[in-house]
Amino acid sequence: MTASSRHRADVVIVGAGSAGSVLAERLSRDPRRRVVLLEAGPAAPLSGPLDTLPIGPSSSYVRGYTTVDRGLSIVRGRGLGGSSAVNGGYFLRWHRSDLADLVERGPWSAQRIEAAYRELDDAMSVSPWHDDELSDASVAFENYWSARGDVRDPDDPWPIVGLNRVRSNRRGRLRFSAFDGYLGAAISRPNLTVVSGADVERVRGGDTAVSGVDVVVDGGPVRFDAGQVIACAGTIGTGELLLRSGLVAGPLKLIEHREVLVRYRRRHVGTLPPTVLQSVVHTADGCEIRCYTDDFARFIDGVPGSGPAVGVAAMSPGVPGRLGSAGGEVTVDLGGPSAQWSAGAVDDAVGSVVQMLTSAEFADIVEPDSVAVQQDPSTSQHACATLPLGAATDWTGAVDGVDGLHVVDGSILPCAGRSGPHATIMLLACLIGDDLIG
Ligand SMILES: Cc1cc2nc3c(=O)[nH]c(=O)nc-3n(C[C@H](O)[C@H](O)[C@H](O)COP(=O)(O)OP(=O)(O)OC[C@H]3O[C@@H](n4cnc5c(N)ncnc54)[C@H](O)[C@@H]3O)c2cc1C
Repeated sequence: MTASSRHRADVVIVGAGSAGSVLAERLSRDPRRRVVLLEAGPAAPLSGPLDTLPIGPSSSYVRGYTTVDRGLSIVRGRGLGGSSAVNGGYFLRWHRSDLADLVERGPWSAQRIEAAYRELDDAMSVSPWHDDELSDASVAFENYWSARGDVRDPDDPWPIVGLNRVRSNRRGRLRFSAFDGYLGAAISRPNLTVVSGADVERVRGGDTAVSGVDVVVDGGPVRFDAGQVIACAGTIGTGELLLRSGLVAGPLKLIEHREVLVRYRRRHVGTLPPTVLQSVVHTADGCEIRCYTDDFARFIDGVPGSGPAVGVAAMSPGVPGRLGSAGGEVTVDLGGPSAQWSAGAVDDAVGSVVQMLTSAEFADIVEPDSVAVQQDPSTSQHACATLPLGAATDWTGAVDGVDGLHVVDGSILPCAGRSGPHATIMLLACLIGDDLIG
């Protein structure tokens, strides 16, 4: 690809992450459709053990952003597989109740949703963590909560209010990304061109239709003409691109799962657990209690130690924030304490975590008097729902009033969900991909 060159495709997909990998595979099944997939990150797919989160300061597989919250920065995956190649490998479905509105208003029956989640379980190699793989903290956490509430059978794929063993996309203890599950199988198709190191600067077109994209590849400008552009650049990347292109008006509302960390010191440092998170509790008022298996510093290179923690995340309805732009730069505001704080849901869950960490179940793990609640809420790295399905877009992610422009990624989640977003972003990519090729 030479500088200033110009190319044609039927469809241009921006971003080879969780959703873009699915869309590229689906849309290139028909050999007559010329699909170009443009990815800003490196060409070599990332693999490796789940006990390493490749998101430290020197990783070339993430892009960092600062937020308006002083001192709070966020990262997003960058490369083939996008955030699915660097995330925590937690792959829980949304609760059925999170999907009820989608089933009622949207084109997909509960059976189609179930079938698409089942496809993902196979394609993404999803399985629960097994008893003999649990860390000491996860065992204590499960012992504590199973004596106090409902417990989901780990093989049941639908989460419950109560104790949920995490289901994970993995091969043994290795990561299994959307590249592994989808894009890798399609990448050698002659009608699919994947260009890495390709930073899409602008979606071209007038106010009412797109005509392609302007990209920088290897420092030089390249232009792709196409009647259909699908933005799969992730919530932040897509928002940034469409705001810069003048195709949506900012600021956009977003939803984040802000999280309060309850830290403690360990009596003994044990062997490195196989992953960061194996077990969670979902509360009746929409919080997720996360038993992190150890200090994040043990999983992320270049991050200073801050001690192990249990997190309480405000999942549903989540915390409203904003995505905008100022001086050509994207601005991210993850929002502050919200309705779930004023209703007491977060403080109640934090109180129950403090009680748990001082219980008999944790006596061999937690150093006495070391439990401390971190004051400033942290982030789950889940910002989503800037262009919700059925509101800002139609049910194929088509943006109102701009012919040929679709958005399929975390931006279109219709709400925040009681579980993490990964499985459900991929679910929407499967369903919309089927509808687009159907
Ligand atoms: C560190 C971390 C841990 C997480 N852990 C979990 C978890 O365990 N479970 C869970 O449910 N969720 C988790 N998440 C969230 C989840 O992984 C993401 O919400 C999901 O992967 C997002 O998918 P996506 O398709 O919207 O975007 P992404 O997968 O982020 O893909 C976007 C892609 O677009 C590319 N891109 C962006 N802008 C451009 C541009 N202008 N030109 C070209 N390419 C561009 C990016 O490089 C990237 O590859 C985590 C997220 C992070 C960052």
